[in-house]
Amino acid sequence: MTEPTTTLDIWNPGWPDPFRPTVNADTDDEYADLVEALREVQEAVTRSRPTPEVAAEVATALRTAARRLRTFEVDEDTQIAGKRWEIPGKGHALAPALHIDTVTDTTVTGRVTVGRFHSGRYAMNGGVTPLIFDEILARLANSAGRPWGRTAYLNVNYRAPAPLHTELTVTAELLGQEGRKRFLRGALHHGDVLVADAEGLWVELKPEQTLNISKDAEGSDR
Ligand SMILES: CCCCC/C=C\C/C=C\C/C=C\C/C=C\CCCC(=O)SCCNC(=O)CCNC(=O)[C@H](O)C(C)(C)COP(=O)(O)OP(=O)(O)OC[C@H]1O[C@@H](n2cnc3c(N)ncnc32)[C@H](O)[C@@H]1OP(=O)(O)O
Repeated sequence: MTEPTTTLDIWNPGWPDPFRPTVNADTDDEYADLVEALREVQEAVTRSRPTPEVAAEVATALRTAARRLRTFEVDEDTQIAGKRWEIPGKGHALAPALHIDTVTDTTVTGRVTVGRFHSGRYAMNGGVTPLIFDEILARLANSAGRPWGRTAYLNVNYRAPAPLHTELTVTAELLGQEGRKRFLRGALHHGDVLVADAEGLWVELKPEQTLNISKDAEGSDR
């Protein structure tokens, strides 16, 4: 097996601030472009109804790409996907590309636009809304020097269908802290229309939980 040509020290046990760049963009811009291409494939596959011949041809091409990438496989602490905090979607093709606009110690605002890949039929799929809230609320919960915490609950209310191909605004607020508990609220708007809101609890990890954070699910990606 070919070793990866680049080793990225982006998994910091002290936890980086999730609104600050953690990776040298010089070495990783091509990876960001790869993920962007994967998003284009996801959208194109979703939107298409190819002939059997074309479906088979594209499946072969995609499997060839997967085989090529597998020769560069690294462990989860070393992977780039999901850790490119500074780029929308964090370098992870499933997550909707969230653009962060403003950040304070207790608030965040951002924008997100989803396409048909994330559609539940002419509107955003109900499973995607929590992905968006989890991303923005978790990042806020774990920023501004706060020790790392995990989501204990995330309650989402769906107030109106969220349109596709339309910019939505996302806001997040840290409501307060009680000991290890951090209470947060999020809202998703289309213009003046409240599309969804959420309340979540993040619980600060105990030292032994922090030590095991990247290892306690060992083997779960297999
Ligand atoms: C699909 C797209 C993905 C895109 C992104 C992809 C990749 C990202 C990749 C990399 C990201 C990079 C870095 C991120 C790294 C790590 C972040 C990981 C964070 C997560 O990915 S997170 C995932 C979902 N999350 C969990 O996997 C949590 C499972 N769970 C637990 O780990 C425990 O459950 C825990 C720790 C939450 C609490 O456990 P514990 O033992 O420490 O807490 P304890 O019992 O002491 O409770 C203390 C006080 O919290 C209250 N409390 C607790 N739970 C409550 C509840 N549910 N409701 C109401 N109150 C609750 C108690 O009542 C008590 O309150 P009081 O003190 O007042 O009595």
